[in-house]
Amino acid sequence: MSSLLQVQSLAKAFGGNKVLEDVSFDIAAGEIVGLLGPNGSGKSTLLNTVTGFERIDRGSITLEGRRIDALSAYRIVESGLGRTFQLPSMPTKMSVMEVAMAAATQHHGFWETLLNTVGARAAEKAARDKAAALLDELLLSHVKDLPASGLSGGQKKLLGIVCALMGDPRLLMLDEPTAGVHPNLRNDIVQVLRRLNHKGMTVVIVEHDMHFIREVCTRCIVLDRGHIVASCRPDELSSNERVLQAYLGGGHAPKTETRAEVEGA
Ligand SMILES: Nc1ncnc2c1ncn2[C@@H]1O[C@H](COP(=O)(O)OP(=O)(O)OP(=O)(O)O)[C@@H](O)[C@H]1O
Repeated sequence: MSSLLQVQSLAKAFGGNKVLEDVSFDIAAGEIVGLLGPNGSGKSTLLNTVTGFERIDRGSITLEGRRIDALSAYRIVESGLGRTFQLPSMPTKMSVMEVAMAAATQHHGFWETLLNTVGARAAEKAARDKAAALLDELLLSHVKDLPASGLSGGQKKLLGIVCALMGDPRLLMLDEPTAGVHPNLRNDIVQVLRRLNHKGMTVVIVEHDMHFIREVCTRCIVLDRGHIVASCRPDELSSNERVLQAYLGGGHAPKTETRAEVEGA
């Protein structure tokens, strides 16, 4: 498999807090990779730097052979990298369909939109058709006309994935897609991600839920205090001393991550 994303010697500090130090890894096209680590190990910061929401201090980030670490978040989306957020908040006045359509990346100019030209109407129809197809694929078509702010936590996460997919990414990065999600919807998210990956989407998932990782991912990258300490299959986590040490030895482990959960993976 060819390399889609390459991160080399990445470093990021906030003031004197060195959050990421010399982080290097590759994501191959077609992979579905879990990014794990105890609370505060730097997972969200890594996701934020790769997607252009934070600037790196050192190192390089390359997507499909092109440096993206100096690009804006918008340009990175244009380059083919979509993301979701840990706590998606939705506007109160917009319907689910409108939120999805607003994430479309093909737009017309101000005057064409104002004058409602043929081109502007065609672009709107294309965005509506694309949003409808994605809402259907991500099991949200039955709520498409409801206010997005009224969705459950899991449905908001699914809508976040729809919005990311509106940009036709080749790489999708998800920040804790199952946190606070009802078990039924969690299983829906498992199925959706498997299906997307089966169709060729490369996915990186920041996640604490080891069972979810085991169900969905083919490989895990484990961060501990800003360093990568393991890159292995989910079933190898429990026998990896550095992973156990990261979760159990550093005093950073969240209460939910017991030895049983790590070993269960
Ligand atoms: N914008 C910021 N400004 C200052 N410090 C930050 C910022 N973002 C993150 N940090 C710090 O970076 C460290 C790593 O945080 P980060 O959120 O990346 O960890 P995480 O592994 O995603 O944690 P969690 O699993 O709890 O979400 C923490 O010490 C945090 O306080």
